[in-house]
Amino acid sequence: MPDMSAPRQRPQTMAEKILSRRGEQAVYAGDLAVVEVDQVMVVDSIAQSFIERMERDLNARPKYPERVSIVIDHVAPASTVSVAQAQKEAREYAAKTGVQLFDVGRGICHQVLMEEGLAKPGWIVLGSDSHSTTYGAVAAFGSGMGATDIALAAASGKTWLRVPDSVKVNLSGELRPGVSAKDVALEMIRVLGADGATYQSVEIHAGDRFTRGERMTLANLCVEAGAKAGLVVPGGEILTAYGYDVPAWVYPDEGATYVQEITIDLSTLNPRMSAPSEVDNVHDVSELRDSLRGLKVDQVFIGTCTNGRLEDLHEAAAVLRGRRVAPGTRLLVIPASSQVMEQALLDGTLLTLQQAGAVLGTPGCGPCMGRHQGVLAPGEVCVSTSNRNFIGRMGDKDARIYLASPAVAAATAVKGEIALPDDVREAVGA
Ligand SMILES: CC(C)[C@H](C(=O)O)[C@@H](O)C(=O)O
Ligand code: SF4
Repeated sequence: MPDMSAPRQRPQTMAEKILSRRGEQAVYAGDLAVVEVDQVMVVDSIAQSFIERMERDLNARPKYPERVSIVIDHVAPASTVSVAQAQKEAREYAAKTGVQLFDVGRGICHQVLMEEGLAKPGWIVLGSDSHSTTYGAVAAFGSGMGATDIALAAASGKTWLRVPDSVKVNLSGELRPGVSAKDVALEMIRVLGADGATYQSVEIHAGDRFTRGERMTLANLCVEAGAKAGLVVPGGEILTAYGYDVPAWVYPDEGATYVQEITIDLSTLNPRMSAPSEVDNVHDVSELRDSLRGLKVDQVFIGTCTNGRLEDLHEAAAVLRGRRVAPGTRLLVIPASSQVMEQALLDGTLLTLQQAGAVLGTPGCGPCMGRHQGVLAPGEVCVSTSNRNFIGRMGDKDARIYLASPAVAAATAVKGEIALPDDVREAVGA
């Protein structure tokens, strides 16, 4: 029998902190927590089942419509009549219930919620999408759930979950030029392993390094280690500079309990690439470039909730400026949101990319999960800035996907083979 009289005030991890604050009592890893949910997000692909659960199974309306968002992003604009029908139903449901709707072209759910201020430090944000860990970039407990749990949260304003164990990820040293947050994220997944943090909260101690967008890249990839949440501890004035109010209680306590702890020395990191067909199959780009010399890259995709932000497009444009995409290679660039697109239009980035031969697409998920806009044929090779390279992810099961940073993707587009930005600069004698 546990000693129920013992005081339970122990140092807490960030996940324990947030789940305690939004519940009725202090909770620790392993406890069952019933918590208030600050935002519930539903994506187009799941909207039909969500609506069915709400109306048929629960016979309920959203308790707080302003805390529910539907985003039409995964297959946008619609690709088939049945997709169009599902999206029509989602629009009608939003009009009827008053939940917020972000329609075709507004962008990828996670980017949109962040831009709309629908994820804040200390909040609990549930999404019907596995990459909802992304909200951890701003110290929100973001987590993906299925249609049933999402519907229950929308109907009741609450959810219940087992408080996850936490893994502590320490980042030390400084990145060398040309190495990005994506490389850190891929390295983190390699070290943790594809299921190395299953149902755990990955708590990333990054100090005051990294922009909000870079923190999104780090938190986004956490789910590729199986994580329930990915929380980047706010350091220095990083989040306040973006206008967030960071409550003091959100920080993890000294002496909190972690089930694993890893340290990544950023100063030794090279540009990294995940080879087919698991995200944790991570190598140096230079190693893959050398061993795969002559391998034609058919498609390069720059975009997604991992790397489709303005800073990512800037990284790509810096490599592509004044250069051309290699003959026989397609370069698809899809901004993560309408705001990103607008800024990239205004500052000339999209012109640079277009002049280099890029094909620009509607803000949204694009071909990330192989539903439209860039599906791969058998035998084709793609280098993508996304987060998943599983068999069949972007189309045919015999297509191969390599994951990398926007700069490496851009250099690869110029070369038509896996390349580093320096290879491209040398090639034209720049
Ligand atoms: C469609 C959606 C449910 C899915 C997810 O959960 O992640 C998709 O976004 C993905 O990246 O595979
Ligand atoms: S961009 Fe890709 S990973 Fe992100 S939500 Fe869309 S399909 Fe999922």
